[in-house]
Parts: sequence; C-alpha cells; structure tokens
Amino acid sequence: MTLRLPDDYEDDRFDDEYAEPAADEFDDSDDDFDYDGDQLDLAERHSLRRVAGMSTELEDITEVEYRKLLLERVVLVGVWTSGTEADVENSMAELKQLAETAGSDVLEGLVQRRSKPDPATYIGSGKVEELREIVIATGADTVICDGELAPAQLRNLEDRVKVKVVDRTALILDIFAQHAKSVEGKAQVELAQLNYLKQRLRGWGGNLSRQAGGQAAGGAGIGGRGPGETKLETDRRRIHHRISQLRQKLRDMDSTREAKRAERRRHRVPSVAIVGYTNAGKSSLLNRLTGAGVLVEDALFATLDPTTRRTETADGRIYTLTDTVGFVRHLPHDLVEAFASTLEESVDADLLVHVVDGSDVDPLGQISAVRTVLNDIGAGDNAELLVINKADQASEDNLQLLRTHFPDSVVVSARTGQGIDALKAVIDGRLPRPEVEVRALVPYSRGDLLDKVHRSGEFLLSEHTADGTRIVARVHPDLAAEFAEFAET
Ligand SMILES: Nc1nc2c(ncn2[C@@H]2O[C@H](COP(=O)(O)OP(=O)(O)OP(=O)(O)O)[C@@H](O)[C@H]2O)c(=O)[nH]1
Ligand SMILES: [Mg+2]
Repeated sequence: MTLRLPDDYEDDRFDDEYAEPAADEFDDSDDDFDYDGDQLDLAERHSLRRVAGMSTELEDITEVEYRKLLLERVVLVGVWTSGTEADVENSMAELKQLAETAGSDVLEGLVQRRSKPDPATYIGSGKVEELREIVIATGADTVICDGELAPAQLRNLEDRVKVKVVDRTALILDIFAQHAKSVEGKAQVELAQLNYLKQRLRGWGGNLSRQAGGQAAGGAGIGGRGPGETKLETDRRRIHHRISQLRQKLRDMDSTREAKRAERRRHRVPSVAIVGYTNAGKSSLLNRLTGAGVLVEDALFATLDPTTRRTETADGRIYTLTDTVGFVRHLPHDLVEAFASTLEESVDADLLVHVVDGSDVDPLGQISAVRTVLNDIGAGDNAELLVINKADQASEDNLQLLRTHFPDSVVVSARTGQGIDALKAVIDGRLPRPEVEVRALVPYSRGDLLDKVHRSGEFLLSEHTADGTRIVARVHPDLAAEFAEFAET
C-alpha cells in the first residue's frame, strides 16, 4: 500500500540528504552475515511490564506517558559497519536487553554487514524484503534498529515493512520514561522525548495505526488516517509550547539543586559521585557503602534520580556519596542535554567513583562509553577512581585484563562485600585535604572545636596536657580562624 501524505510534509532537515536513492544503490552483495534468533538466547527473555494503550492523538502531550511506544513483539535489526563479530553480537545482545527492559518480547534478530547504513532504508533493499518476511512469519508488530535513524529512514522502512519501526534512541527514551519517578526526572525525559519527536511527527501518526500496532500479515491497521496538514501544524506548535514550558520548569528546579550544592560547598563537604555503565552495580555500591537502601534491580536504567547520602571516613571526616544515572553506548544526545542538571552532580564532584561490571563481556567497551559521556558533560578531567565490581561473578581473565589496564583500580563485590573496606580506605585517601595546618593548645572547655576538626578536618597530632589538648591539625581556613586565640607556634 502506498501512503499518501500532505504535499507539504517534508522533513526540512533530512529529506534532501536522504532522498530516495537510485535503484542501483540498493546493493545487497554484502549481505553475508545473518544473525539468527537463536543467538539471542530467547529462553532467557523475561517478561517485564508491558506498556499499556496509547492514544493516537497528540492531545495528551502533557503526559510523559504519551510517548509510550507499545513495543510488544519485536524484531531487532542491526548494521555491522566495523569491529569484530563479537562486537556486533554484543551490541545486539545489549539492544535485546534494552528492548526487554522496555517490556517487549524479542522474537528475532537480524544483522547486515555493510560499509555504512543505507541512506534511504538503513538496511539494503534485499534485507528489507527479508525483514518483511520475518515480520510476517513471526507476527511481530515492531522493528527496532540498532542506531539513531534519520526520520526519513524510519519512514521509508515503515512504509516497506508495514509495521512500526523505532530506533535505539526512541527505545532508550521509552525506558527512561517508564523509570522516571521524580517530578524533575519526568520533566527531563519528556523534554528529551519531545525534542526527538518533533522531527518525526509524521512517522508516528501516518501510515500505522498505533493501537493495532500494524498487523503485517493481515494488513489490518495499516494505511490508517494520516494527520492533515493543519493537525501537524497544531501538533508542532503544541510541542514547541510544551518544550518551552518544560525548559522553564527545569530551570526553576535547577536553582533549588544549585542552592543545595552551594550549601555543600560552603561547608566544604567533599563530594564523591558514583558513575558508570547502566547495571554496573552503582546503587548496590552506594547501599554497601552507606546503607542507603536505594533501589537495586537487574534492569537497565533502574536509577534515574541521583541520591545523595552523607557518610564518613574511618577517622570521622564527613563526605557525600551520590548515586547517578547509568550510561550506555550511544546515549541519545537529547537525553544527555535534558539530564544536564542531574548529571552536573558528577561534574561538580571532587572524586568520581567509576564502577564497571567486571563480569560483563566487554568491560573495556563499557569504560570507554562512560568516559565518552563524562567528556560530553564536562566531567572528563575530574579525579576518577575505577572500581571493578561483581568480582564474585567475574572471570579471572576479565579481572586480569582490567587490572593490567588499570593498575590503580580497586576490585570489589557490592554483593558479598569483598574489597569494600579497601575501597573505603582508597576513597578516604583521595578526598581533598583541608588546606591549613594549625597548631594550638585548646582548653578542655572548648571540646566543640575539637569536634569540628573531627568532622571536617584531620588530626595530625593530639595529646592531653594539664592545660588542655595540644593539637596539630589540617582544617579549612574558616575553622583555622577559630583557633587563632589558642594558637601555638
Ligand atoms: N553478582 C553480583 N551482582 C551484583 C553485584 N553488584 C550488583 N549486582 C547486581 O547487578 C544488578 C544491577 O545492580 P544495580 O546496583 O541496580 O546497578 P546500577 O548500576 O545502579 O544500575 P542502573 O541504576 O540501572 O544504571 C542487580 O541485579 C544487582 O543485584 C555484585 O557485586 N555481584
Ligand atoms: Mg542504579
């Protein structure tokens, strides 16, 4: 079925670039690698929360739920442009995990080796045919592509395989939408979704009935009503309006967050941010270090709101530990931008505790993906302590590899507690030190001063004399001033 669209509907940014290619560009000679569904270990799929029905109208855009994708029975598609076969399998396995986290059943996976994705349809036209056959045979209602597709590519593919096509970016946005809990988190996700959506309006409202999910085999639900030009315009305007509302709302919330941060800086409480790949065990580690009781889940992006807890070093110095949003390869740029204020917790931190899952198949890949995002958000130069987690589960080979690459790292298991005391000691050693050394004889009536040193400074010497406590300590300048009257030289 051909789709009729309003004449003026052309995506202004992409259409020229991704115009229909000439027939000879549909070259499938390089279709030499097939990825059959068995490699995706279907037995292991667990059924997570399904996404409930979604309106086909764009009227409820005040709801973050609005963009729920209704992913149910999906086929995954990837283009293998570079790297080894193991890399591509790894990337597809991660896409599968993301799809399952979003609540879908993964039926089959398909990979094409090409020098670059097809500009019109992402995969070559021969593969598109094959994909369409798989969609019919499996009864899939959605195709998920492992990348960020241009709006025109999504449209073209949808027109040919006749079910909904989404990309990795939309999938990640959807997962974030499902997991967002706080008002701020929801607003951030909604902003990212709307920014993504505004380029792709027709793709969702056009040829597919979103409620029916597009029944490829029967043809039902296809060729539904496309939005008229007026409606598109209204929707666009509404989205732009909502985007500016959300930006304002986030700016307001940002000032509250900034006030809290300023407060911490004023009291010179050192701050440590726990960062790392999603599912690496960041929340588990925060719980282990502070007894925080933060949600831990074997799911991607379980944590979207940063949690900050106070804790102290063995000698009683206070510092804060913040659990943060996990990262993933190719984190959508819109998300990074929308989460900027949340991510600033990491930018501001005195020390980044970078947690990597030592039992992952590609821990080095995870580390570099995380460092890429850290660079993007301006935290690339912060002091970093690499922590290799899940030591109880990691292979000796992996541990060896990581230790060789990162000799200063600490190996722990947040689950068993292995290495946690050593980690605390290393964090302690890497916290910023108070800068002023004071020598004083403090009368016994001023125990409060000693208490302050205990909380925010560091004793180098403390001895009891007949006249009071003689101390040598490192403290912050404000506190140093309070010792002036008792100073000794
Ligand atoms: N075997 C083992 N599993 C662990 C360890 N630490 C965490 N896990 C498990 O790994 C999964 C993810 O843990 P989380 O602490 O939620 O990971 P996270 O990094 O906070 O994940 P997100 O918030 O989703 O990015 C959970 O199932 C944990 O039980 C560990 O040391 N060993
Ligand atoms: Mg977490």
